Amino acid sequence: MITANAVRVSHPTKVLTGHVTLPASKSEANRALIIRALSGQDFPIHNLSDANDTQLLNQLLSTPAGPEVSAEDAGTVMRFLTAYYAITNQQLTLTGTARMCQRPIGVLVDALRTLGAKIDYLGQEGYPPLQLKGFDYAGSNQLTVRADVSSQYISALLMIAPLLPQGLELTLAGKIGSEPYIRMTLAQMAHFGVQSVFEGNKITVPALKYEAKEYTVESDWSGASYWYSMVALAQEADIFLPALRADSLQGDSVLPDLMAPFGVKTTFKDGGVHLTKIPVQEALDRIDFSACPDLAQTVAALAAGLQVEVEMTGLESLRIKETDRILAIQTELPKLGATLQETELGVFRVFSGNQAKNDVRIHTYDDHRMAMAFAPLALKQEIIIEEPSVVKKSYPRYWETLNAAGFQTLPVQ
Ligand SMILES: O=C(O)C1=C[C@@H](OP(=O)(O)O)[C@@H](O)[C@H](O)C1
Ligand SMILES: C=C(OP(=O)(O)O)C(=O)O
Repeated sequence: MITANAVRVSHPTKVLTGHVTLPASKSEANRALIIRALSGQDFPIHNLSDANDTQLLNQLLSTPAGPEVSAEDAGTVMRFLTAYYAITNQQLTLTGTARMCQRPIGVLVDALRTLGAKIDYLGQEGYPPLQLKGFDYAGSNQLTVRADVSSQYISALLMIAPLLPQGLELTLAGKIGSEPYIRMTLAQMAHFGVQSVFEGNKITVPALKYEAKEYTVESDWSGASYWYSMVALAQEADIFLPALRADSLQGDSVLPDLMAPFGVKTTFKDGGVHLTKIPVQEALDRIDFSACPDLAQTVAALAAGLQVEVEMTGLESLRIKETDRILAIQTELPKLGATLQETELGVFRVFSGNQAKNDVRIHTYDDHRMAMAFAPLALKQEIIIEEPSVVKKSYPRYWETLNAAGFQTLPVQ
């Protein structure tokens, strides 16, 4: 783990080969952990992620809670625990980092209150910290929630739904964002014996007990995106990423299709993916990130590195993540001679300059994905990444794996 203020990243040969071990998916791991806790039984979860978001949730669920619990900067931990502590009738304060207290949670709190949870806001209405004061079932099994803010509210509600006396009929209102994450939740619930029906905008979850069953977490496709970017930017590349499946539960497994126009060929073989280089397509299609928001920074930085233009939509949820990611990209891309501009409402375009700038120093805004998305540009030019330890949220061994692939990472002030 690099603890320096900043790291100077370069790659002397620009040739990438070898096997790369990815972290396990924190999304899958955190669902398995919540479901195990709700099942009241013990069963092994294999390949549990070493990501801080997962280690934190595991630790919080394996010790008695309270009186104050911090979800730190982990969105899933904050949202899943709000529902978990509510349904298990625990009385405590749930908080997080300063940024977490700016990330909205009102949609989830309103829904839980309708079901019977007693929750107060300790700061600003609609935001953490929360005071959880117990649960008194209100008797209704029908609920409508907005689906266009964060899918994590919906996943949180779905996972507790089988414990409600009559299950839950959840109607999703508005445009459904991050839908693959909702489907991942339902698929994992089904693995543990709770089969739901998702038709149109309505999800019906039966009242049932979760079954104890082993679970193996797949490697993290979001983490794989940085290797796709590196392959696209390298002069030569042949990289193997083990333990990734074509039939993944993760929405970010769209990468093989999404990255082909950027010059990366994916071959599923040997239980993982082999990445090799193909020509970059001249005209790139508009990309909609509403189902895969965590890939947006990777693609924006990559387009700047390849000096291609790309149109990006479905970025709405980026404003309420670890940082305002649209603003962060807009602030950092000009350091590379590129810009991200909103050309019409909700449509963003990366305009790429053709001149490499010297002394590029990327600020990372307490956001792991800013560090991981911009570091691959070291294959084009030396680049300084600030606060490199932010990667611990989802990919603690990121820098180690870069070093193993021939990158040099020198601590700097
Ligand atoms: O449910 C999950 O595991 C996640 C859902 C997504 O968030 P939103 O639903 O807020 O877009 C994603 O960005 C996040 O990294 C993980
Ligand atoms: C948005 C993310 O995480 P979360 O919302 O769970 O904090 C992420 O990992 O990119």
